[in-house]
Amino acid sequence: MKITMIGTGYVGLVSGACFADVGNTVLCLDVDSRKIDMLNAGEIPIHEPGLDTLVARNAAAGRLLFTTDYNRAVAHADIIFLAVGTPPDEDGSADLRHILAAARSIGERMEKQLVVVDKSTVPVGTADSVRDTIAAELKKRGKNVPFAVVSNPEFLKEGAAIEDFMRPDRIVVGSDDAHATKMMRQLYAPFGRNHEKLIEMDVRSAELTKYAANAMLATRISFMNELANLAEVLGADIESVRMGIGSDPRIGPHFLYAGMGYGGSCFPKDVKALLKTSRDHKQSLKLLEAIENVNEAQKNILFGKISRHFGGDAALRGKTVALWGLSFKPNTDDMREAPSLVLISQLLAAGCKVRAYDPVASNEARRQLIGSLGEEAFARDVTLCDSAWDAVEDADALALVTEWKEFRSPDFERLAGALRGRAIFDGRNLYDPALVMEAGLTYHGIGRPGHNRE
Ligand SMILES: NC(=O)c1ccc[n+]([C@@H]2O[C@H](COP(=O)([O-])OP(=O)(O)OC[C@H]3O[C@@H](n4cnc5c(N)ncnc54)[C@H](O)[C@@H]3O)[C@@H](O)[C@H]2O)c1
Ligand SMILES: O=c1ccn([C@@H]2O[C@H](COP(=O)(O)OP(=O)(O)O[C@H]3O[C@H](CO)[C@@H](O)[C@H](O)[C@H]3O)[C@@H](O)[C@H]2O)c(=O)[nH]1
Repeated sequence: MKITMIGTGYVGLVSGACFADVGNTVLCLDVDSRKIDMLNAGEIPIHEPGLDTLVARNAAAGRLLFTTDYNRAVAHADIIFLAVGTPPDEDGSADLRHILAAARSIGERMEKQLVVVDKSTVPVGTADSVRDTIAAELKKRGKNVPFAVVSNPEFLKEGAAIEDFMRPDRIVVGSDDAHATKMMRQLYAPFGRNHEKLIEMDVRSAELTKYAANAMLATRISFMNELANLAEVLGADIESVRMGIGSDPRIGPHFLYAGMGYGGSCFPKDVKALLKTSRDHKQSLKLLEAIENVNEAQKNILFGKISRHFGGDAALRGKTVALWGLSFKPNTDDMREAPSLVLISQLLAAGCKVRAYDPVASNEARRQLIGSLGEEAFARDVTLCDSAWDAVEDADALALVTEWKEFRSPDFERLAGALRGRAIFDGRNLYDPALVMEAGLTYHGIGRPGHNRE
């Protein structure tokens, strides 16, 4: 099939490359010419494991193409995917500016029958707005071209995006058009060869399914974070509790990890957007409100522990804290809503210096931190280091923020020698407290008391 992917970010580029890999001809369009220039020069604008080889293979075969030219992109396709960003607006609602701009760009140009597929995460009712927007443009041009708008939300996780796309748990297709549904079934057939994964439903249910999935996952995380804080005062260990409950198949082991609160480009914004939708329809979601509040509080948890360890905020002035990990999760350079940004701003406000190391996110972190702090404060207070050991040089304490593989098994004796304050703050419960303490360090985890009595 001939596919156009509008928006060539984390979702658009991965989806486009995967569709090309099974034999489709995919033209990826973005309004960001820097991204398209990079891709045309064989460079990948984001870090996603395996994406470079996948893109290179399909670009070389002529199945994966990149453009900024909407005329070419609309003329190319039988199916056009919308994979543009839907960032949060000031009131928490999903900002549909990019979606509707893309819909207008299609309506301004389409000459032949098309299926328009919304892959971006959008509030219920957006497919109707996309349909109306395209129809209005066609009307302006005096054209009568048949088209359908389908909802096909994406469930991939960053850092495992290709695997998730190639071997999906499910493919949700919301459609009220038989021709469009048939094309979607054909397009996705290679991704569900062993058993049927496509779940067909109406458009509104598909749009809501995406928010429901993210809200449920966010619920599990906030539940565990809140329980971790209780475990800590009760003298229980949340890691034992996690294993104890996760082995029940009705609960399952995934998404039960206590930590520094969920971040990233999806959970925070999608929870906010669903809450806004519920408020707009006077159907409040009290549970989800609590989930968001718990998450906001959890982002402060590590700073609170660091402050208490050193004797209060005032005692932090002049201290240096090393951070291992900056990205919101491992295997990505994505810094959107990363808990590291909250911790850094709290440490700097208390008069600390920060030395941070991340295997891939340093450039993106530098860009964001300069944006929020300004060049001068960034240069004065933050050092982005070339290695994990460089970061702990001259530091008083270490905060483990992102559970990258290379941080899993450090030499704790060496850390004990390097850290003046001899303390590790483990924001991901990555370490065995006994091993850390054997090396003469104080261990502070999330919901792991007994190991962190000062
Ligand atoms: N990142 C994820 O893991 C993930 C997973 C599932 C769903 N989603 C959803 O998918 C959507 C895209 O997310 P993302 O992380 O890929 O975003 P992104 O910011 O990485 O990419 C979006 C791209 O769209 C481009 N764009 C904006 N307006 C455009 C226009 N009018 N025409 C063409 N291109 C335009 C931007 O330049 C950008 O490159 C969002 O709705 C998000 O919630 C994201
Ligand atoms: O047990 C857990 C699991 C995750 N997290 C945190 O939750 C956030 C999100 O993690 P994850 O879900 O792995 O990453 P995303 O790439 O944001 O993927 C989520 O958001 C995407 C965008 O909507 C969806 O497509 C995916 O299905 C959904 O998992 C991160 O800050 C994690 O550290 C925890 O704190 N504890």
